[in-house]
This record gives sequence, C-alpha cells and structure tokens, in this order.
Amino acid sequence: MTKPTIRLPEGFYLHELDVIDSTNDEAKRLADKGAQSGALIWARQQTTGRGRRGRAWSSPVGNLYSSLLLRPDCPLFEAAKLTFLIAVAMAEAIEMVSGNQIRPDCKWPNDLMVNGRKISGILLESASNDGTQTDYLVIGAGVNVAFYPDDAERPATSLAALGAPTSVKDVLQTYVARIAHWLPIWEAQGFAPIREAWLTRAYGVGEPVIARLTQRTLEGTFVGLDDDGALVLRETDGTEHRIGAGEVFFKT
Ligand SMILES: O=C(O)CCCC[C@@H]1SC[C@@H]2NC(=O)N[C@@H]21
Repeated sequence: MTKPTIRLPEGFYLHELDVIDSTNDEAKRLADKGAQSGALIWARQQTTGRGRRGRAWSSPVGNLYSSLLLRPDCPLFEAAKLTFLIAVAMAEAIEMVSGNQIRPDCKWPNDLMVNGRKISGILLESASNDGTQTDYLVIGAGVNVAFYPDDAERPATSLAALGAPTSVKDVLQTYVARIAHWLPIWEAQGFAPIREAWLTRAYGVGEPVIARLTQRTLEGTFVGLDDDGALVLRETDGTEHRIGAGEVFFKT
C-alpha cells in the first residue's frame, strides 16, 4: 500500500498513482470490485485522459487529475446534481490556493473559467443496477495547475499562467476539504444551497447564449439554473427552455 502523501478528511481514501490510463477508468474498475464511497484516485499523469463529449484531456505531469468515487443513496437524476457541488468545491479550492487572487466562474454545466478561459473541467460518470437508483458516481476533475492546452477554439489557462503557482497536492487537498464541507450540507438540505453557491459564481447569467442540442440549436439569454440544475434559456419572444444536456456557448 502506498503511503498517503496528502491529508484527507475522514471518509476519503487515497489511491495514489504515478501514471494511469484515466483516473475515471481506474475509479470505475475499483468500483466494480466493490470499492467504498470516498475512494479518491489521484494520478500524476494520464495516458488517455478523457474530457466530455469524447474529447481527449491532455494530461502531462504538473496538472491535477483526480476521480472521486461516491455511492449516494438516491436516484441517478438526484446524484447528477452533485456535479454542481464539485464545481463549487473546486472553484473555492482554486480561489483559496491562489491566496484569493483568482476567482473562478462556474460555466454550466461544470467548467471553471477565469477571464473567459478554462482552468478546470469535470467529468461525471455514473452506474446504476436498475437504471434508476445510483450504484456509483465517478467524478473526475482536472485542473490546469502548471500547464494548459493551446486550443484556439476553447481558450484555457493555468494557475501558473495566472501568476498563482502552486502544487498539485495543495489543490487536491483543498478541493477534498471543500467537498467534505459541502457534502453534509447536501445531505441535510439538498440541492438548494449548492445551487445558490453555484449561482454566485455563474458565468454568463443575463448574457446571450447559444445551446447546441442533439437535434437543434437554441439562441437566447441565460436567465438561471432551475431546481434540477438545468440551464434556463429565454428566447427573445419570452419562451423559456430548460436545457438538461448539451453544449452552451456564450458570445462574450
Ligand atoms: O471538461 C471536460 O471535458 C472534462 C475534463 C475532465 C478531465 C478529468 S482529469 C481526471 C479525470 N480522468 C479523466 O480521464 N478525465 C477526468
């Protein structure tokens, strides 16, 4: 057993790796072997890191790659809202390790942006035995600590580039501490306080937005987040749409 090199709150169990294909895949393998809720997979490097929509996630040594296994006792649609809790926890962690120099915005559904550039992405994957109730969730989080990918279509940044160099360990430790802060609030009060915290950091509220859905594209104003975590888009004629999945683009 590798000696843990970071301090974790009670209920979190570190699996520390030098290199792995994807921490999300490792978390799923462990889950399928019966690993308990709270298992935290941390790798210094990923060979096939994955982003949403099948994109590759560049994973050189120097950035954070972690996946948290949770087994919440609730339906999948409730568990999916934990992605907002994770986004808030990571935003707070980045802010704290930067000595309050950086205040990330939460971009729906779960990117973290600084000055319009992505600093962190979250990939939530779930499994259910009956299609309704959650068996487990794997919540992968990547943070650009030292490096960021050069992608003109999706501008990114890193803590180092923003003048806030820090260690991957500090980000991970602070992130897990913030999850440990928010999870009991979620358990006691549900999604409402998480939604509120997310909205105080929401990127692009009141601004024009384009939502690219599987069948069509909608244009309107991003007016908020509903009680289920769907993005509320209002068209110019006042029609409101609740977007539960898809990709959104802000014009600013
Ligand atoms: O914004 C996205 O597209 C989501 C990126 C998620 C990347 C993280 S890095 C740790 C975990 N393992 C993966 O393969 N992906 C997630």
